[in-house]
Amino acid sequence: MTHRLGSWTPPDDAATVLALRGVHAGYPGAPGVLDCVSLTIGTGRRIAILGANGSGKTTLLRVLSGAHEPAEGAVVSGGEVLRHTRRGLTAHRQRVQLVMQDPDDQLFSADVRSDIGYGPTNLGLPAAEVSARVDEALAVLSLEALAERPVHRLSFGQRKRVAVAGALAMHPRVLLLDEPTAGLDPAGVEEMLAAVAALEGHGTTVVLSTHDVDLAWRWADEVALVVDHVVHQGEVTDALTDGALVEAARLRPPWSVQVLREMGIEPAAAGWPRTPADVAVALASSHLSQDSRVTR
Ligand SMILES: Nc1ncnc2c1ncn2[C@@H]1O[C@H](COP(=O)(O)OP(=O)(O)OP(=O)(O)O)[C@@H](O)[C@H]1O
Repeated sequence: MTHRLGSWTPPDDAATVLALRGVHAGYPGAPGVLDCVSLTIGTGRRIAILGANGSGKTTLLRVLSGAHEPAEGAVVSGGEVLRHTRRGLTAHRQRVQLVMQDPDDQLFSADVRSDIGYGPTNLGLPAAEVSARVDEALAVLSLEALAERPVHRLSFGQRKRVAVAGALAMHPRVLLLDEPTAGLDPAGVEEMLAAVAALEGHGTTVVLSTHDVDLAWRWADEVALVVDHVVHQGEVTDALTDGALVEAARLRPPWSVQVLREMGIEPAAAGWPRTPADVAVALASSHLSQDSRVTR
């Protein structure tokens, strides 16, 4: 099942870049991970997939990418139902790329440059085009200095950036990132978000999964919460301020929402502050209005 939260309405077909319709998916021994799930990804919308460990986030991303064929239901890509044939999947992977949580599931070439160029080379693109795409991906992910390094001699965070660069070099319409910030230090998280913003500048729609509600709060337009085999899709402000739903998802409200509520301020009335600076402004203006009531 899919529940729409608040006033969220799905985009129309022309604005939908990728969608799931009535998807049932699971595994032998865990058949009902996703139960009649629909999800609509609007072009250019930032969507964060949130849920507890084992709730089905990776399964959802794998279904969207074509890597996991649902038992029932459809993946709709560019207005057409995906066929899980060799031809259908090859076409789909040119539009939709999945970057897995563990970069070691994805990287296998000898060095960074050849790993990033692997996908475009497999597409049969001319060598000059492959080289241009690799250079662009190296620049977007700030990996130029590591281009000739063996992949196995990189740190975890660097390997994660190489995995994203490889997906970027495919010039996808949609990039699916499974826990892109997990295991990164704070500066690494900021670099990853800057790279994501650069991808969006190239017209790529980004969907990411995370446990980090504060990251989702400040980054996402929409949230898809996976709870008890069901997806709840809505604007991030509706989804992450719904206490019962957030608790059912085994999450907690974003830090800024908790602080404002502790101070007796409703986030909506404060303009939905997303960053520490926004929260500071909201608190300061609340103090000012209290002071003016006292002095009157
Ligand atoms: N290959 C598999 N075979 C059998 N069961 C699986 C397989 N992969 C996942 N599962 C089960 O499917 C369910 C959903 O797993 P999934 O990896 O999609 O969750 P998740 O939300 O991404 O978890 P996490 O936050 O821990 O990464 C879990 O109960 C898991 O045990």
